[in-house]
Amino acid sequence: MNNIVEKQSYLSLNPATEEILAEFTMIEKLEVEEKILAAVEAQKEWKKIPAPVRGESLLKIAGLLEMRADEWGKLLTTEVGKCLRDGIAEVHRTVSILRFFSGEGYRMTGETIPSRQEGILAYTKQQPLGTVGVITPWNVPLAIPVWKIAPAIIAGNSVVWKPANQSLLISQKLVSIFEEAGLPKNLVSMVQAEGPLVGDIFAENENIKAVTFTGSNKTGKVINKLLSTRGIRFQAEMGGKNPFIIMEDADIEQACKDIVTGGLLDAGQRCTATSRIFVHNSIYTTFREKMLEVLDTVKLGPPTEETTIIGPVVDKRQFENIWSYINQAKLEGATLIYGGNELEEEWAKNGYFISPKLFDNVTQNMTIAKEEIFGPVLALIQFSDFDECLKQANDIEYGLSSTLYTKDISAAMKYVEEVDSGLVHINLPSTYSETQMPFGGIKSTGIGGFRELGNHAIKFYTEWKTIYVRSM
Ligand SMILES: NC(=O)C1=CN([C@@H]2O[C@H](COP(=O)(O)OP(=O)(O)OC[C@H]3O[C@@H](n4cnc5c(N)ncnc54)[C@H](OP(=O)(O)O)[C@@H]3O)[C@@H](O)[C@H]2O)C=CC1
Ligand SMILES: O=C(O)CCC(=O)C(=O)O
Repeated sequence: MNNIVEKQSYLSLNPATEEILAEFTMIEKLEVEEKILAAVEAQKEWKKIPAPVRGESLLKIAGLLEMRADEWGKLLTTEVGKCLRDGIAEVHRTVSILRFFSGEGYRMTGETIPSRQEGILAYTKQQPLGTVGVITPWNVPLAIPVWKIAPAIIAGNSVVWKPANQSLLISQKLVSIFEEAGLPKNLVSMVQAEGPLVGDIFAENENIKAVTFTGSNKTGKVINKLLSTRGIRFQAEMGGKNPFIIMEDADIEQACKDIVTGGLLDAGQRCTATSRIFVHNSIYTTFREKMLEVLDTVKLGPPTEETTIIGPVVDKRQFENIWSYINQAKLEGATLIYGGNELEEEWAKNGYFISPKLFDNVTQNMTIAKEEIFGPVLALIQFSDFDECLKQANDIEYGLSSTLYTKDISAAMKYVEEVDSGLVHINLPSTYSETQMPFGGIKSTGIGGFRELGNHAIKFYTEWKTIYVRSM
């Protein structure tokens, strides 16, 4: 079923069953502008509250969310098809993000720098930007918005938030918990409106001082161009086509398990998902057999069942898009060695389920090796020379995450130096990330040069002031 029913209306469907969950009416330009004005007003008082005290509100939200992790996890399952276990894990991850950023209120430090003149105090301090536009995707619909909103508000900003249409239920719930925890009304103002409309408004409305975005490359580039006329700060976190390199001395069994974690959880709908698997030719056959064995243990099924590892993809458009990549891979000569065509089980009848696919004989020039698929599709590429492999791994427009499996420290150090990616993993899945560490990509994965998460995140949301004081 298509989600868009008429111009201003959006149907929320359970991707596992096509059951209608809600119908949303989209708001128009005037209402978006009113929400921006309300957020501007809310920020005027909020910025006066000392940052450590602002942090207490985040702690409160974290506590409320933690108590309701199971209920919220279920909603993630129903609305975007995340497996229950992964939905609950995302809620707990969000709690830890909130706790981390609540502490950042105590760490919004400046510097005191010695003056060359007697009697002059020279120091710096960070100040909020004002009102910030936040645009988020559906694939990590709780943690990503929170890792943008929490640093924005701890730094003293207000937020106008445009969530993806596919995750409006969870987004509404997030806004309601902000209010329940006592955040001032309109400090985080959600706009339930079409993406392109919001992009245009953020670009022209002078009250929006910066925009942060996670989503597709295509949309990120459009927004970047729109904002360039006002030249405001823009941070974009976009696609990945993440390489996973397996050296001849690698622990093959661990590598196979971590390919499942990095490439297939959330049905591969992660910008950090493993998608290109480079395997040394001396272990290729052994690896392939093990990988097929491991894939046999990966249960595709209703996301509500505890043993399910892969649930549905988010909607019909995503389903069709992934299938077009699978068909294109076959046409271009890749060999499908795992995953059939149709699912005949009763539970799969109305859902957007795609079984995991493993392609062999993939070459660098094939579409499947170049474009982000955002689905449970893995591509195998053989290599014999590590330098050549690194060259191929880097020969891509994206640069988000990468992984190397080896016990050889020299190979590992060379890879750390030479791989073109913002996140670098050795013997860990490509999706591995911790809240207190910076997150972000290079090349066309990222725009703006800012990092998210960790204490780096605050930098995007603040302006530096340099202050000279003479005592009289
Ligand atoms: N890097 C990542 O984390 C993600 C990557 N993707 C990639 O993108 C593909 C398509 O997914 P899709 O959901 O369309 O991704 P988009 O990038 O189009 O959507 C992400 C967010 O941007 C909004 N948006 C869309 N157009 C504009 C605009 N002109 N100005 C401002 N905001 C806008 C969307 O709103 P609305 O819901 O109204 O369209 C949504 O909130 C996926 O298959 C995947 O490859 C998708 C999601 C996340
Ligand atoms: O969840 C993460 O750690 C990364 C976010 C992600 O996968 C995405 O933006 O698609």
